[in-house]
Order: sequence, then C-alpha cells, then structure tokens
Amino acid sequence: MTAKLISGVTIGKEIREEIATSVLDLTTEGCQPGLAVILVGENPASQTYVKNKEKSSIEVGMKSQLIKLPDTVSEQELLGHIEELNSDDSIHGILVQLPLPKHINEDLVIRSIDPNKDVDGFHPQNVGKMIIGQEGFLPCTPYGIMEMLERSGISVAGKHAVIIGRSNIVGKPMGQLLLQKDATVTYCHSRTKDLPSFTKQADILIVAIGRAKFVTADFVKEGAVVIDVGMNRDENGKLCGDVDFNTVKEVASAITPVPGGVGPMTITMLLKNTVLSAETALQEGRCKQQA
Ligand SMILES: Nc1nc(=O)c2c([nH]1)NC[C@@H]1CN(c3ccc(C(=O)N[C@@H](CCC(=O)O)C(=O)O)cc3)C=[N+]21
Repeated sequence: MTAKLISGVTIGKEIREEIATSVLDLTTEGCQPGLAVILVGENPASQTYVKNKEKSSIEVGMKSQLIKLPDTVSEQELLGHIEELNSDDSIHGILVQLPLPKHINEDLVIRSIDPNKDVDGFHPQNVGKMIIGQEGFLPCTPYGIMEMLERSGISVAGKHAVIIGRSNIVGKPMGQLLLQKDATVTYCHSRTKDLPSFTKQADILIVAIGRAKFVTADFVKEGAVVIDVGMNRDENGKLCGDVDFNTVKEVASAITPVPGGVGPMTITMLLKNTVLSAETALQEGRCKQQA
C-alpha cells in the first residue's frame, strides 16, 4: 500500500487564496492587516523562516514589518519594541521569533505581547482560552494540522490520536485541539516506555520529537494517518522530518511530507490569525485608517 500524500503546499495555497480575499476586503474597509516579526540574532534557520513569513504576508496583501535586533540586545530594549507594536493600530499581529538568546526571559517576552495581537497563540491568556474552548488565537502548527486533516476529509471523532512530543507550542496544544474534536488522545514523550506499543494503536499519529527519521514503519499501524512535524537535517544536509517517509508511506493511509507538509501550514495559519485579529480590530474600532 502507498499512502495518500497530504500536501501542506496545496492546502495552504487554497487557504491563502481565502486569506487574500479577506485582506482585500479589510483593506477596502480601511484596515489592512499588519504583521510585525521581531528577529533577534543571526541564526540562519531563523532568518530563513522569518523571510518566508515576510514573503507570505506580502503575497496575501498584508503590511509586513520586520524588526531585526542584534543578539546582544537587552531584554528591556526588546520589551520596548513590543510595547510600541502593542500600541500601533496598524499592527494586528506580533511574532517574536523563538528561541531567544539566553539572557532574555522568553516567558516575560511572551507575556508582554498584547494577547489581542498574539498571533502565535503563545500568551498564557490564549493558551488558557484554548484549553477551555473559548475563542482566542490557536497556535499555528496544531491549528494548521487540524485544517489539513479536515480539508483532507479525515475525521477525528472517536479516533485514537497518539502524539509523540509534549512541547508547549506543538505537542500539548495538539492534544487539546484533537480532544475538542472528540478524539481519544494519548501523549508519549522521552520517558515513555515501549513507545511502539502506543504508536501502533494510533489511528492518527502526530510526530513532534525533533529526531531525524525516528519513526519507522514498525511504529505504525496499517492504515494510520501520519503527521510529521519534524524539521531536521539528514546526514547529507537535506531537510527531513521525524518520520522515515519511505518506509512509513508503505503502511500509512495518508502521510505529510517534509518539506511541503506541516511547515507551510504553520505559516498559513499565522496569516489566518493576523486576518482574524484585524477583523476584530475593525469591529471594535481599533483600526488605524490607512491611505
Ligand atoms: N514565535 C515563533 N513562531 C513560530 O511559528 C516559529 C518560531 N517562533 N520559531 C521557529 C519555528 C519553526 N517554524 C517554521 C515555520 C515554517 C517552516 C516551513 O515553512 N518549512 C518549509 C521548508 C523551509 C525550508 O526550506 O527551510 C517546509 O516544511 O516545507 C518551518 C519552520 C516556525 N516557528
């Protein structure tokens, strides 16, 4: 059996077309959505991601603002930039690229972002709202995965979803979103004993561990849906996921590739959240009238 490919590029493109329409409407109404990205330091991977975000936001017609700071920047100065963006009515989304240098307190930085502009969905207020099912910004990677499943016609209710990884930005919220759609959810992590005994039960397997090609065919039940959140470099320096794509595609019923899977969806949902934020701002009269 060869699995159906779930393309984040194709599904992302479909959603970005919807987003572009909303951006045009908002712009006509005097509220062009604006996304600000703060990048601290010169990490090449981060620079690539940030460039990608900037390009994508411009493609859908948004205003994009990139603030580049040296990795010696003080916490106070960084907080000053966030404060300024918080009170800028032409900015609806603020993203501070993580990770930050060690001398900066990441939690403090995240908490300083106006929850109404927290398009990453990392602020504790948005995390709390997600857990109790209230409206707020959903974290982009899990949100993108839910959209991929839905738009691929994969139902979640009653399915056993097994998640490998328990980070605050992927694993934990992923389980919550799946639970909200009535999946039975199991979390696995680095201390889980006999990992394959759990993953082999999965109807939907979400892999977010950060180890290249770690999940092989013997971890996967015949017919399972496999979502690869990994972003690694293999021995040849090529981008690869946490899933051994070539063996797993022979047992899975559907699988996401890397690149071209979850990554593009993460950026798509960032744009979606920025549009949602601008729509709220317009409704609440917080939108700066633009030329
Ligand atoms: N505050 C914050 N928010 C983030 O959302 C955030 C972050 N910090 N720090 C880093 C991670 C990583 N991340 C990616 C997004 C898209 C791709 C992506 O589009 N990847 C392409 C390939 C890109 C390439 O060729 O390198 C793909 O999978 O096809 C990758 C990685 C967002 N992150």
